[in-house]
Amino acid sequence: MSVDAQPVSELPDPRNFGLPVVAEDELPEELRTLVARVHDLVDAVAHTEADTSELARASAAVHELTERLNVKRRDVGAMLERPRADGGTDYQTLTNVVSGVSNPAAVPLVLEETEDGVRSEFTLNGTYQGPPGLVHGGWIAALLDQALGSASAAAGMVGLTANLDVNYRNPTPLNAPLEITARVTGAERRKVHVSGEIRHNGEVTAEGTAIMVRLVAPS
Ligand SMILES: CCCCCCCCCC(=O)SCCNC(=O)CCNC(=O)[C@H](O)C(C)(C)COP(=O)(O)OP(=O)(O)OC[C@H]1O[C@@H](n2cnc3c(N)ncnc32)[C@H](O)[C@@H]1OP(=O)(O)O
Repeated sequence: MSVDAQPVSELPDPRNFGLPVVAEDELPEELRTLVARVHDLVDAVAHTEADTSELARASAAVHELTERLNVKRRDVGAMLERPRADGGTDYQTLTNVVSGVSNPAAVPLVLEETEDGVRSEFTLNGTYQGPPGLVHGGWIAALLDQALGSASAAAGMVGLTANLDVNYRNPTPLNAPLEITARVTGAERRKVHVSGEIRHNGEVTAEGTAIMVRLVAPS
């Protein structure tokens, strides 16, 4: 197995791909608070049994808020730029549906680098339901995809998923602590092989492998 990786500190700059970049310290705390509150709002809407007049009032208030917020919108594809502990720079898609800090639909999955890859602990509320009381299989695949892609990026190889293979070993519960781990297992030319798992109480509920194909910045 050969590994042909870029040093993490030399990850491709999104500006070279024509993407807008937002520095982490430019992201207002008020936006983070709004995102967290709307995340809870989605769960509340999904499960509310409030009476019809309450529903009508809430609907009007949300409609008004949506119009106010839409007055000024960010471009699609905006990337969040944050400094890394090793002196390099990390980039994340701001509105990534799994981990984006400005996306109320995101878990959000906050992955930390480990000795051999990435890891996160998280809990999914009822918004992510598939079968009763369980996490939707598509979201399980999305979580693994994100962790596998991040493991590749953390190893200095930012890429797109070319192939993702998921095995659902046990039901993944909602509203319960979960752990996700992922790592690079090999690399050749632009292909990066990655594997990862989701666990509940130490038991694997789902595992995935993927081939990421490294991005090459336009010259
Ligand atoms: C900011 C950092 C954060 C990172 C986290 C991100 C996590 C989220 C990850 C995603 O959700 S990515 C979104 C879902 N994926 C896509 O939308 C990708 C769509 N597919 C493509 O854009 C292209 O097919 C792709 C870039 C993957 C490959 O096209 P290329 O033209 O650049 O590559 P090429 O066809 O030259 O193949 C390069 C190598 O990859 C191999 N390859 C390509 N597609 C493959 C495939 N499907 N399965 C296996 N191998 C594949 C191909 O055989 C070859 O291997 P060799 O070097 O051994 O010859």
